[in-house]
Amino acid sequence: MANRAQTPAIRLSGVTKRFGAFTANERVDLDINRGEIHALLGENGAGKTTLMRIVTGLYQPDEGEVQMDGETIRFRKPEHALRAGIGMVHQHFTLVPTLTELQNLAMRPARIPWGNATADVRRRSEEIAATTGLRINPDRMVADASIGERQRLEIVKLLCRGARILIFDEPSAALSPGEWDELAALMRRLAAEGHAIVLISHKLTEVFAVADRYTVLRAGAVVGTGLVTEVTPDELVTMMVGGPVTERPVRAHVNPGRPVLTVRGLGVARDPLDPKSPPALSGIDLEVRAGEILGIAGVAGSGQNELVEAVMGVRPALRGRIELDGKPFEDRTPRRFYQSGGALIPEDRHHVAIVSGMTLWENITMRALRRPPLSRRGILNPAAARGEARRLMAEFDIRADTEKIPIGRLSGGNQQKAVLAREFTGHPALLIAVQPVRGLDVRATDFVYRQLGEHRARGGAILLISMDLDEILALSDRIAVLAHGRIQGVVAAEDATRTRIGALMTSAEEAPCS
Ligand SMILES: Nc1ncnc2c1ncn2[C@@H]1O[C@H](COP(=O)(O)OP(=O)(O)OP(=O)(O)O)[C@@H](O)[C@H]1O
Repeated sequence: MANRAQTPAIRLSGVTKRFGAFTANERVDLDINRGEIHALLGENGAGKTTLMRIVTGLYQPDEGEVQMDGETIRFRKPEHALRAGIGMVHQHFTLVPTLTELQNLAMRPARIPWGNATADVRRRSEEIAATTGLRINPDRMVADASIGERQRLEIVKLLCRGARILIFDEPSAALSPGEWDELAALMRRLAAEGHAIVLISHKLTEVFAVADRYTVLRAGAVVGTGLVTEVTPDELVTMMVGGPVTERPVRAHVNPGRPVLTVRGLGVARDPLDPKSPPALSGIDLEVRAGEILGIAGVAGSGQNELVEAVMGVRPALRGRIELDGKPFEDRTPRRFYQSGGALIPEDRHHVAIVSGMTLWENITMRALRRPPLSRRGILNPAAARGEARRLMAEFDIRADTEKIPIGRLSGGNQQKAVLAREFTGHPALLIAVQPVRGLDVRATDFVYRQLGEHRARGGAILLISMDLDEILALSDRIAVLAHGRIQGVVAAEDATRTRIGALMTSAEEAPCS
């Protein structure tokens, strides 16, 4: 814990930030001390990211000031903040997938005082591995790393550049329980070494597991701050949403119907362009029936992405058979997948699910745009599409002043709700949901879980892929455990426990896909 008498690493005083008529942060006072993990909490759109973007120089405050070690600072660019030792681990990463991990580390913004020889970076990353246990895989292409592995690389990148104040924006979103434990231990070690850590998270269990202090934002303003040991989860939720949140509904019993997705003997190469590369998936057999949620449990990088890509036709299969709704699904393409009644809530929202420069209404109605009633004889009726978007905004509680806003300007949680609104439209026969509540606050998480439950009750088949074992256990009717590219076992919900699933996740042999 920090020495309270010391000057805070970061002090925000009366910080206000407006976007046009909208106030995203209102007179925020906040101290972040060296040696502490400070949880920044609030609903989707409460202003957490905006506030941290001010600290990291991405935005300028309209009023108020930011101090670092007692000195007023005004960073005009993120590089300035990084040079001063402030780094942010973003929800979406800033890595270049076509370069190796080491090459990514060696890339640097101008004027960071840090030797640019690759050998220096390699040595520095080895030092970081020795002190923090954070190991990278220097010669691997980032494109081949899982989201969890990319996150580790982001952290190493910031540490390589001398960051002393680290802001983690929902760091656990893609991590398995084991990886989260490692990250939590890392955060503690970094805090113990004198780093100041900000943790933006919607998961209160994590906050209680690692944080020393909390600050809650609601509608841009601070509504509570204090020691984590002096508050309860219910009190935090009440501060965040302004009232209690309803309990998640208990799983209703549904009798599964016809098989909607059948996968038999699926084998996929790691490198889609090289069939001789080691297998990413081997001998996969799966069945998802109407009215059932099949959960795929596994640590990040076990073959989840390859499975989704093979089913959707983004990645060729070396062998095996896939059927959709009882019919062979050959010559697979994403378009055919959608036309055959498939839908996808992808893990990587920024690269796959949304088109940032397009408006909210265009993003929400994208799947329905070419069909009546939004289009007639191929001609789009924009008024009808905007009306439909407004209806979905209300139904999915997407908070934006207007449907005409570019979707990239919405908070992460509101973007995710827009993706869900689009993908649930038209009641797809098969919904593939990958980490569907990533970045969502408690209330929105509740909403999505209910939507998934209702979709199942209406006879929809859901393939749920998540690194969050609690989520898999809470929602799935059956759980298939994926490790090293193979299904290690399928367990019915009533027989599934954390220990049993965890054992299947880790008991697998490394070969052949690691
Ligand atoms: N560049 C921008 N232009 C207009 N409005 C913006 C911009 N950036 C953020 N906002 C708005 O400011 C509000 C706060 O967004 P912010 O991303 O800070 O929320 P958050 O608390 O981080 O939410 P989440 O948990 O969903 O990530 C949102 O309503 C968002 O739409």
